[in-house]
Parts: sequence; C-alpha cells; structure tokens
Amino acid sequence: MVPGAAAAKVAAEYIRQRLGPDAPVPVCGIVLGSGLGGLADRIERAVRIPFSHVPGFPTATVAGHAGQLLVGMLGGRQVIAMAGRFHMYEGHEAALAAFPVRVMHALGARVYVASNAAGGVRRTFNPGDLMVISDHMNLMFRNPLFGAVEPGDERFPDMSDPYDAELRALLHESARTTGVPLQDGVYCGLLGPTYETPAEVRMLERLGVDAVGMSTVPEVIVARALGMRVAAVSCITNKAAGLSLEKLNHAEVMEAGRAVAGRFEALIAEFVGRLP
Ligand SMILES: O=P(O)(O)O[C@@H]1C[C@H](O)[C@@H](CO)O1
Ligand code: HPA
Repeated sequence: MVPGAAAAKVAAEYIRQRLGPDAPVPVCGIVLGSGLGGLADRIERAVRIPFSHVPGFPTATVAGHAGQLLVGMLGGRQVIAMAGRFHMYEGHEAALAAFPVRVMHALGARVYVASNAAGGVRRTFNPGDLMVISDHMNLMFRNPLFGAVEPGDERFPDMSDPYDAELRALLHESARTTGVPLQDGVYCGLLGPTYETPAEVRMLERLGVDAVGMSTVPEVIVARALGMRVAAVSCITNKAAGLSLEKLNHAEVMEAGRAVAGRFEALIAEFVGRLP
C-alpha cells in the first residue's frame, strides 16, 4: 500500500483501538532523533506500541532508535511520540520516511515536533549545543510528495514558512524558563548514510547551512502539506567532517545525544506544556 492518506487512516484506526475510546486527541506528534529517545521515559501513562505492530510501519533498523510509538502525557498534555524514525538511507522512499507524520495527523495532532542529531557546520557549534531549526535545505534530492496527489494534500504546497514563528518563539521562552541555551540555524538534510566529506561541509557552509543531518526534511514537508504547524530541534552531536580532527561514527553521535538528553527533555516537556 502507498504510504499515503488511506494507509495513514488504517494505521490511525489501529492505534485508536489500542488506546480505547476515551483517549484524548494528541496536542502534538513528536519524533525523537538518534540518542534522544530518553524523552520517551518522561511520557506518563504511556501506551507503547512497537513499530512492527502498526499497519504500514517498517521496523526501525538504526541503533539508538527503539522502534516504539508512545501515546501518553508529557508536560500535562496528551502526545504521540516516535522513539525512532525511518530514514531514506535505510532504503525507504521519502513518502515512507514521512508516513508517521501522516498517521499523527490522522490521529488529530495539528503540531509536529521534530528532533534529530546533526553535525555542526557553523564553526562555533560544539557537541551538546541545541539548535532550533529556523529553515531547511532539501539536499536529499527526493520529495515525499512526489507522485499522485494524496487526498488532503496540495499539489504545490507553499514552503515559505516551514518552521512556525510562534512555535519557535515558544521554544525560546521554554529554553529561558528551563535554563537551556538555544540557538537558531538552518538544517540541511542529505540522503546519507555516509557522513559528509570535508569538501561537502565547506560547500554547505558557503550555502548558509548551520547543521547537517540525514532526516527530518521529508517529515516536515508532509507536515506542512497537511497544514500542520512545525517546530524542530537539532542536537549538535559533533562538529561536521573536516571541522575537527575527529572521525565520525554513529556510536559517538548517540553518546553525544545522550549527554544532552537531560536538557533536551526538559526543553521539550516545557514547550509541549505551553502549546496553544
Ligand atoms: O534520526 P536522526 O536524524 O536523529 O539521526 C542522525 C542521522 C543519522 O541517522 C545518524 C547518523 O549518526 O544520526
Ligand atoms: N552528518 C550527518 N548526519 C549526522 C551528523 C553529521 O555530521 N551527525 C549526526 N547526524
């Protein structure tokens, strides 16, 4: 089945049945990036559903991605969260990478909160920094809306305002309340799975990229096409290739993600509690 609107309805119906008839509508959907899955443990009264049980979901294959969907309370609000995500470099088409966002929308979420691990292209970024995504570049050269127009989608969605200004301001307010340092920047999505070469990182720097990763962009495109408001946070887990003497590997990305997890979790819990 195409990972579009009809498949999302089927998945949402399965999740609704698991939750029971009285489950509140989630205020937002959240995807937790590499090393950031610890937020799942802060979700209270969580119903946990393995990805493999959800119709249309593949299994998560990337280390550090638990492969569970959780529905419960965070910051006093009902949320649906994915501990893990589907990446295109795993062999998935862009529409499948973004499919969970369609399911969150079908369950009633009207805000999408993305998080990811990313390499710092901005030279002043250090591992452990958190960055609110102010805009993105799609250098994956794939688009999840490629093909027939799904019911509810537009053929040519506007992308002039992908990351909601009010939600970005709310993230900064939440950062001040929780004492978490937070900067703004542009995220660039590449297909992966190789990390970048130093020459590619110099190119990205010249293009105006602040952080580079391998996810998020397809999810945000679908969220915007569905009219969802989007907020996103990158956890800078390493300096991008060539900007330090370190070689890159996923174990260190996850370790750096876990090191900043406490701050990330406090920020997101506060933010969710303040959502309109
Ligand atoms: O799922 P995210 O974007 O957080 O994961 C990043 C990108 C790659 O999947 C992986 C590379 O270490 O981390
Ligand atoms: N490049 C791409 N993706 C990443 C990186 C990186 O340096 N760090 C974490 N995810």
